[in-house]
Amino acid sequence: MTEAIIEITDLTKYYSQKCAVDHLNVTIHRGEVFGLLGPNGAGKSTTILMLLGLSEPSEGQAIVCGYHSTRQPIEVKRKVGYLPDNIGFYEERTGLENIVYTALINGVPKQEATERAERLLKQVGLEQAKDKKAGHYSRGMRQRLGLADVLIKDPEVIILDEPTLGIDPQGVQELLRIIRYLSKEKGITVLLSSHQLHQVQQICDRVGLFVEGRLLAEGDVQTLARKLFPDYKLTYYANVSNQPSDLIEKLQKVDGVFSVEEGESGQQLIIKTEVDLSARLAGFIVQSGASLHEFGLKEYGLDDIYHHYFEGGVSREVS
Ligand SMILES: Nc1ncnc2c1ncn2[C@@H]1O[C@H](COP(=O)(O)OP(=O)(O)OP(=O)(O)O)[C@@H](O)[C@H]1O
Repeated sequence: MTEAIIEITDLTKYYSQKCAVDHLNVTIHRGEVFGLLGPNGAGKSTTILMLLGLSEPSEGQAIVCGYHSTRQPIEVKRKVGYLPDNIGFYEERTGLENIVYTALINGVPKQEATERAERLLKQVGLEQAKDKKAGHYSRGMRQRLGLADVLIKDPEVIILDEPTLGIDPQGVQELLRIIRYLSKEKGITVLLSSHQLHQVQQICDRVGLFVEGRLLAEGDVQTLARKLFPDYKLTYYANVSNQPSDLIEKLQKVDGVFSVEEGESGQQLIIKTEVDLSARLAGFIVQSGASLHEFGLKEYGLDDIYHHYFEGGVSREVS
């Protein structure tokens, strides 16, 4: 196991009677991308503020890069780069000028500041736009400029609050690629909060599902899926058309089939089985006279996991 970089123990925050974060326990390791997921008001921002030493816990503690976030907030700030969901820049200054300015106020000598800023802007894909005013940047470009702004301080940890919000799909892919690169190639630990489950799933090594101040489950997506959907071993999807009306009924009678459901579109069948029946099921569907357009094994993703937890507003605990 790699080195623990963020160690959160029984972290708790009350606002008057309201418990915003309830005995949170998580350890995040060097170079890991950890996604903090949860609905509005779950306590994500409060947790981030406590990690940064900007809000005092009611109970418990957070150790970041070996420093106690409440007692040693300045040391923590030196190690952590924080990118809020809407970062402010000097709009009339160019991207490069903004980053050089951040470098200078962090004590980097002028010559080095410019060199490092240029290098970072290249790394985040803003080389062509570095001389453009920040006020003219798109939201995706601003987020990448924000990353450069955070990286100029050479942090060990980056905390990102909803980094992909409001960015077009191509911009999202670019940003995620950079975040992944920073974690895997540079060994930077990344903690990000997000609602964009599909995106988060692409880059997070582990996720924590957070609701009403409590961490309901954490782990990598596959492990969580196995914990949540343990009743059957395999789930297939079959995209069909022109199927006979009794196809579902007949499939349900096939030996080893656990259940058959119709997907939302009515064009997809979801078939759960106890053993590998792929060839048999595909053959059965074709022989029934239905047109089979696609057949495969369904991988459960973060969206499924999230829905499982939050559908109907009921949250469940997983051991
Ligand atoms: N300064 C404050 N004073 C009182 N209550 C607060 C304060 N900040 C947050 N809260 C409450 O604490 C709870 C957690 O809020 P928090 O902002 O941490 O959630 P969040 O998961 O970040 O939500 P969002 O995704 O909407 O930002 C909410 O019920 C919120 O109303």
